[in-house]
Amino acid sequence: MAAWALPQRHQLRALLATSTQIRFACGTKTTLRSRETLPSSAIPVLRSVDSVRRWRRPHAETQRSVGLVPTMGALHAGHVALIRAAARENHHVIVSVYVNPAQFGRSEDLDSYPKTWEADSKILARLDRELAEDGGNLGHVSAVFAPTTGDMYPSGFPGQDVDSKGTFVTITPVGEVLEGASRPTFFRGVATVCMKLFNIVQPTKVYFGQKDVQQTAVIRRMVTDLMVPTEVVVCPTERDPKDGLALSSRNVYLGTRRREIATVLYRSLTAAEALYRNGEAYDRETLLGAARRVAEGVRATQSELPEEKRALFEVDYISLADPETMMEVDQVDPEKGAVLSGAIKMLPVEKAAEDEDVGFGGGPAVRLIDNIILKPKTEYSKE
Ligand SMILES: Nc1ncnc2c1ncn2[C@@H]1O[C@H](COP(=O)(O)OP(=O)(O)OP(=O)(O)O)[C@@H](O)[C@H]1O
Ligand SMILES: CC(C)(CO)[C@@H](O)C(=O)[O-]
Ligand code: BAL
Repeated sequence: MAAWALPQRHQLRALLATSTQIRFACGTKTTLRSRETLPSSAIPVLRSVDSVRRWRRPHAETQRSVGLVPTMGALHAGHVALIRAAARENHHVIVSVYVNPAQFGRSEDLDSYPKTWEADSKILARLDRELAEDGGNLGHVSAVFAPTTGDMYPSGFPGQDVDSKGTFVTITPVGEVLEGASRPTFFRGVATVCMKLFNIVQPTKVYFGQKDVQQTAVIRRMVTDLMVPTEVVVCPTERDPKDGLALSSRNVYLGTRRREIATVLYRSLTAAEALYRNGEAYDRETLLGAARRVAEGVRATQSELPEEKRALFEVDYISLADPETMMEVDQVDPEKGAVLSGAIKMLPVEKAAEDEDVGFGGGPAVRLIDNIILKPKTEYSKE
């Protein structure tokens, strides 16, 4: 910034942040504590439930809207799209970054889950500057909430087992099928942590990605049934423009060879979607048959390749379900639509070529999910 130039809004905020210390009155003692901010920005990093409540209070008093974007970090363009949507519609956006152990099964990837705090901080700070400069937004990134498990589970972490005792939110049957069948504690963990986040932040609106479509159905049901005063907003799945792979933090585990084949799920779902869109089929057998044929074709081709070339995978499920309940349907009601979804497990590379990138963490088995919404038929004619 030239000495004579007036500072931009974000520069002013950053200057203030680096020089600001906040006084907290604790009884008769006053402590002086530096406010933690994201590097090169004024965005406060809130580490405790109390600090979020303190941050939230003035926005409630001034009736400013707050949008919450819950994440597990390892941010990518899918998360950024949620934050952009939240900034368009709210005076303040708070992003939570917390890898919630309660939603991981014991044999899942909690320990290796990518943690990229520094890169995430840069993404958020850069995005905030961009949002602040773009006149089309109501808000920008006003705070990041990055708690510890001690903060989120004040009575002690209850454990990851199906029979763990503790305070949980369980949403059934929507949380028992599909992802819930493969990951029996997953939606209990998600619903519980989201309920905690909603109670801490008291957001006007919460933002979730369609990529985790069953998660959105679980959250919507929770908000309805437990009368949570927030609006659930679901944003479209962000995909790699090159081949349509749904962006996901876990894609880093794939490495080069498996990354190429990982699009098989999307291609399978797209084959079924095409039949529905063209009015050729509405029944389960035909739609899922088309999807399974694509997956089986790719699997067969791969299995014929030598070990140092192939990428093997298993199909966990391919489903045609009701968008609200996630219960399987035999026929798509063209006035209502349905959800085509699936999960595959990319198996580890059997024999790596020299210098081959096998993926983050040595390329473990990776479970990928994806879905396509079959919209009510009248909505396609508007496109
Ligand atoms: N490609 C995407 N497009 C839109 N939203 C997404 C996308 N990927 C994730 N999200 C959303 O971002 C939010 C936070 O998700 P999360 O931090 O678990 O990232 P993720 O990429 O889904 O990670 P994982 O690989 O563990 O599933 C969720 O609401 C999720 O649906
Ligand atoms: C919603 C969420 C942040 C809860 O931990 C997680 O399930 C996710 O990232 O989708
Ligand atoms: N986005 C879903 C988080 C999980 O798989 O744990």
